[in-house]
Amino acid sequence: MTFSERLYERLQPIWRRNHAHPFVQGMGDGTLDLEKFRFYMIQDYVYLKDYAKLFALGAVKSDDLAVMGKFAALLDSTLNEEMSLHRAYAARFGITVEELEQAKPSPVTLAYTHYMLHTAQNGSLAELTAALLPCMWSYSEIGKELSRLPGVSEHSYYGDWIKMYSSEEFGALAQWCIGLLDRLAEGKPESELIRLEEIFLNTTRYEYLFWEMAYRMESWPDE
Ligand SMILES: Cc1ncc(C[n+]2csc(CCO)c2C)c(N)n1
Repeated sequence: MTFSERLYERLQPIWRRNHAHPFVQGMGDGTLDLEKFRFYMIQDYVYLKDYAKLFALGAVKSDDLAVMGKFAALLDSTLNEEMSLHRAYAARFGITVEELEQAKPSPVTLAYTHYMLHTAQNGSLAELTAALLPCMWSYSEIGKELSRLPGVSEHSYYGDWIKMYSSEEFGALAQWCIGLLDRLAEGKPESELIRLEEIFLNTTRYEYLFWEMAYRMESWPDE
């Protein structure tokens, strides 16, 4: 069994909870309140800015040219393609570029991104990869699952979001990251695998908390 298969199997109950979250299900059946999605889009923009830095750190932490090149390409596509798609998508919901640029992280966004950045800065390349994988893997799985619902991609608000994350391209990206983690985990002692599993578990939990934060539109107590 590969390390990613072990993670997938052990974390099934948490993955199921992520998929079953009312925010995710609401996108699938089109009933999600637009205000909640607006809140999500803004926080996700803040999240992506920090997430991109993980790719830069991935290139720094790697010695393998092919891996360095892939992280560099991901940094470029996140900053110069995905974030502009995000701005265009946000505009459909009446969110301006200024609103996106000036947004501050909510408590959960801050905790999630700082946990990943802390792990990436202080840990090994394997630890960095374990931290960033649930983001890619769970979105690709959720995208694929939602895209199987009848008529979902025609949904005027959430259809394109689902199409994007269920695309072959995102699936291939998740697969690349899974393969990288499996290669890095190979031959590692059980104590290190347990550490990687813990990091993977924590960012999987943060994915849940991110849906929950968006669903409840949770901000700081004084806002
Ligand atoms: C909270 C949150 N988690 C995961 C993603 C998905 N995602 C973010 S970056 C990336 C890979 C390439 O840019 C993917 C799949 C998201 N948007 N927001």
